[in-house]
Amino acid sequence: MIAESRSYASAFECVDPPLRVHKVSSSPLIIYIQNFLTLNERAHLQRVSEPKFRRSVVASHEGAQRSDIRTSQSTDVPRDVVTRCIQQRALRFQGFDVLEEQLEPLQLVKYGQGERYDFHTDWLADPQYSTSFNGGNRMTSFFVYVHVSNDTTGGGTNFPLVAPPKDERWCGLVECDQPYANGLTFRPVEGNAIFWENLTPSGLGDPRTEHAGLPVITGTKIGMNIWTRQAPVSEEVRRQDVPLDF
Ligand SMILES: O=C(O)CCC(=O)C(=O)O
Ligand SMILES: [Fe+2]
Repeated sequence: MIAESRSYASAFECVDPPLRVHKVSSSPLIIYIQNFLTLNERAHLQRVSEPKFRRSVVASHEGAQRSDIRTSQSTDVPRDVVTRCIQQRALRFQGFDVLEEQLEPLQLVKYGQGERYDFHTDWLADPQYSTSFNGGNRMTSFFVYVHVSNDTTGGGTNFPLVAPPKDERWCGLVECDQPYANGLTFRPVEGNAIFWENLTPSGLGDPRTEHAGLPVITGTKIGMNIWTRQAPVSEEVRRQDVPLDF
């Protein structure tokens, strides 16, 4: 077993898949990324996380709590050579000025039938969650579709305050047949990612980035959050690397 994981570790090569990127919105900045994760990376993320999923929590005045607005299961993903590779990709995507230390641990979120994450912003309005210990506020978000079962219906990611793009080439990736007033809904497409900036240039939370993980009607969806803070996150939050283990 040990020998096997060692050979996997030495065989693992961190290579970017050929990303295809499309701008969705300039303000707030939203970019759609096709092929953000390889098949092996998707399998690895699920394998290391499967035994660790727990009911998701949301930030509240009384600390992190379970809530009816977020009924999924989630877990942090330990930092190993594979997750590090994904994190480096997320950093390069943001240019060369963002430091590795600004990344929160990767977070996986799993939704079964009927589960959802109601409207929220990823930037944190309560200052107790954006202290310098936490690296300030969440500057950017990637939401990546890690697994979408063949029978999945529902489970899109909706931005009610953003206008959907018009060209019909988007229709495989976003909902084209919903009322315009409902804003923009991304379809869950495995391997693809949505990237956006949470803060305005002055560093305040941008209310237009409000979004929801719509209820999964049938099937299962697993997503991943990659959150970048404004400044380095304390070691206590980031924790140590772990050896490749599965
Ligand atoms: O499930 C989704 O589509 C979005 C999830 C989300 O916004 C979050 O976990 O912060
Ligand atoms: Fe979110």
